[in-house]
Amino acid sequence: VVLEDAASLSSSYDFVIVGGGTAGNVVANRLTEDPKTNVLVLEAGPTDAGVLEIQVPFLCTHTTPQTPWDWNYTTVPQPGLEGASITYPRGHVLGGTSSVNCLVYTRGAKSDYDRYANVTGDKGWGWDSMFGYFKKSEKFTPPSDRHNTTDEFNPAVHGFNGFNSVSLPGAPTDIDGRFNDAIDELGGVFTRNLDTNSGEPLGFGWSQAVIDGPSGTRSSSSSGYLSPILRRPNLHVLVNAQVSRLISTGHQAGKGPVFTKVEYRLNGKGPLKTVQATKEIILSAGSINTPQVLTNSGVGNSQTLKDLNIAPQVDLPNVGENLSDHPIVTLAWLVNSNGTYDDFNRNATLQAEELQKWRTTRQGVFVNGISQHIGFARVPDFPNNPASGTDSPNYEIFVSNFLLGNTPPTGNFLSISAIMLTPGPSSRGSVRFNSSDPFAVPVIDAGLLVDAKTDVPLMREAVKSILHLVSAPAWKDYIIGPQSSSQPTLSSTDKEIDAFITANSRSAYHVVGTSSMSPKGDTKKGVVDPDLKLKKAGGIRIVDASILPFVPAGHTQAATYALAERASDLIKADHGL
Ligand SMILES: Cc1cc2nc3c(=O)[nH]c(=O)nc-3n(C[C@H](O)[C@H](O)[C@H](O)COP(=O)(O)OP(=O)(O)OC[C@H]3O[C@@H](n4cnc5c(N)ncnc54)[C@H](O)[C@@H]3O)c2cc1C
Repeated sequence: VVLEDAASLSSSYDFVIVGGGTAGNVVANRLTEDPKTNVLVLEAGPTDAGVLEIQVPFLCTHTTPQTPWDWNYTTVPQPGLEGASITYPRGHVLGGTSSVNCLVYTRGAKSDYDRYANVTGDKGWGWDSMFGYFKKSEKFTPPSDRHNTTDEFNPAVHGFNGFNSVSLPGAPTDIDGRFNDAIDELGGVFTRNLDTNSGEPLGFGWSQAVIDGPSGTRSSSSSGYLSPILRRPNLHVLVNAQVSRLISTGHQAGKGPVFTKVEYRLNGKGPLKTVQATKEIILSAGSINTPQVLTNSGVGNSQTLKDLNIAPQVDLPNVGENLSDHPIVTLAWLVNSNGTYDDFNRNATLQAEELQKWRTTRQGVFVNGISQHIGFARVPDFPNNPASGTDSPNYEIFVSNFLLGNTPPTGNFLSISAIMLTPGPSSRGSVRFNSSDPFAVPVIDAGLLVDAKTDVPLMREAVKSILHLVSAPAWKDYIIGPQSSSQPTLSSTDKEIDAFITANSRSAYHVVGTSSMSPKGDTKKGVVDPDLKLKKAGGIRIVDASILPFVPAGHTQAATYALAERASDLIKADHGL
């Protein structure tokens, strides 16, 4: 059940999961498959029940920033973005960031996962093993409009019996034909790929999104993994419960301190309460808050902890370091059509009508997410290419049938966004803390576009590809001209393109790396072992996107679902479940 107060909680559970987000709810589901195993999930945010902005795919851009479902973070000034401090949303609601993200479903490349296996020394993180977990987590569903999807995806690379629904676009758009024609007209990196989620993403095809086609709704870890199992008597989920720290209650020879208690507060006020985990604490608070809970618990750089007046328990200097993220930049054109989706973002009457259609038929514009077309490309012969392998792209391009960003009062738009997928080695940020208040706001450095030799040059190639894409004959008579006069054109110099990139790039919010895995026995680098157990301590396992040492070449939720599925198997095996 989902509880709003602590009256019916037990004083102890086998497992206490900190964070009912993307990964946390996967683990909650899998561990409670065994009726003898008791699990408590503590989620800082409110329930997602009945929130239309979360349920309706097209309204995904209305879930953040500055909403009750967002932690509403901001970064420190970003040197790579001309010193801008940028909003940095994270889900603060049941389902976590899977309840507020933009629904795009991408897995990345085989070599991204093989690199995880190589750097951790654990083959289980490689593609051959993770492919099974992608399929296990996934329930591929027919699109809302039930159109024939032959030639739009490859069923052989998908799962049909999992908990996280994935689908193809559920309503046609005016640009579908033009986009496909443009790919065929151009050639080069613009080749067709039947399914960019096969582990071989290079090429262009239909976008897949975490949408349950038949009901036309977002599939989050809450709607997918939790809702169907909320009647299990061995599962308690407490919302509005923010964990301050994990408490060690003993020492085990060769292991260091053993953490068995979780301290939290309800509804943003005291008093602090504690609950015990008899088997393990699973820390799934996400890439920003997992380092915060660790720091509050005395796990981190010992000197930094002392400076914050927190008693050091476990010296792990990499807690909160090595943050890796993807920059994104969007170009837009005014178009000669009134079939774009812009009016649904600016006209309240039209929006209400479309919402009513969604409610009654689960059809129409609102069953679609932000993009119906996606593609991935590599930059040939790029010196010291940071991609994980030759099958791995340097950038992604996705196409939106409306202006992605603030909608002006008039005009119809096509926007095309580029995500630079392979940040250079020095593009690493951090999450740090300047207060011993366990609920203080973290100091976040996203480290975007700071690797001079790599990041802007790769993003420049992505922008050139977008300009090339819109130069295809298929767009003739459709595109009127650039939305902004500062936007580069095919005749712009590299310097002009670079200036546009640094002035306009923002985060794609694919934050990983702040509690990275490293090989067993390596206590200098990394925070967890490949089995996701906290190094030099007992009782804590970390299961969320923060454990990935490199950002995959794709959006991060599919990887997070898959890693949480594997983590659940590792936990079960350890406890004989
Ligand atoms: C705006 C936005 C758009 C995105 N779009 C996409 C996309 O289109 N496709 C894609 O693949 N990825 C996307 N992502 C990224 C993706 O959603 C995340 O990488 C992924 O969901 C992270 O999962 P997680 O389990 O690590 O963390 P989360 O899902 O964030 O879960 C952490 C949970 O822990 C809770 N929590 C935190 N601190 C505490 C505490 N102290 N006590 C109790 N609970 C706590 C949080 O409230 C949250 O519910 C997007 C992200 C954002 C922000």
